[in-house]
Amino acid sequence: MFSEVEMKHLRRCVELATEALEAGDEPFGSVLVGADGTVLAEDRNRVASGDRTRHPEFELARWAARNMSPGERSAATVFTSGEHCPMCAAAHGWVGLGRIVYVSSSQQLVSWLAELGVPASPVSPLPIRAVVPGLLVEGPVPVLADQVRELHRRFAQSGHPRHSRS
Ligand SMILES: Nc1nc2[nH]cnc2c(=O)[nH]1
Repeated sequence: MFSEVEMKHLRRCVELATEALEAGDEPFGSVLVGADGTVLAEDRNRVASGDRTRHPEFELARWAARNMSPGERSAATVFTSGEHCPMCAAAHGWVGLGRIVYVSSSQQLVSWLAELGVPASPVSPLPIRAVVPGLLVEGPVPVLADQVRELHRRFAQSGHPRHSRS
């Protein structure tokens, strides 16, 4: 279903999510790829800074707004380890970015975190297309989803706070 190059971008997202986990941040990572296949930007979650909006998908949307024309944005793809949350889906939609490919869905995350006894997020886990109708969205990617699940298990057991409202 996905080409080897696309799988490479998705594996990079999992690598970035692993880096985030190892730095005490939530395990999420994302890559922005231009229409010609060039990797333009990448980031990982940085919420341990105390700013819980520091999701990689939000950072990439703002990078795209600063650095890409509207045409370049709509032809670009964002690969990501976890489906965008509603905040990041809205940012993606507002700046007019194109296709999204995610490894694991928000629904999967909700059920994994429930199994791990993690309190529910303060933000509703709406699917991307409930926020940005008509966007081309693909996922989950089952061959990588178990790795992402394992990162969330490790984060839950690391004792780092998640979903804190403070
Ligand atoms: N996709 C995604 N969902 C999140 N939920 C909490 N943090 C994040 C994040 O950085 N990315």
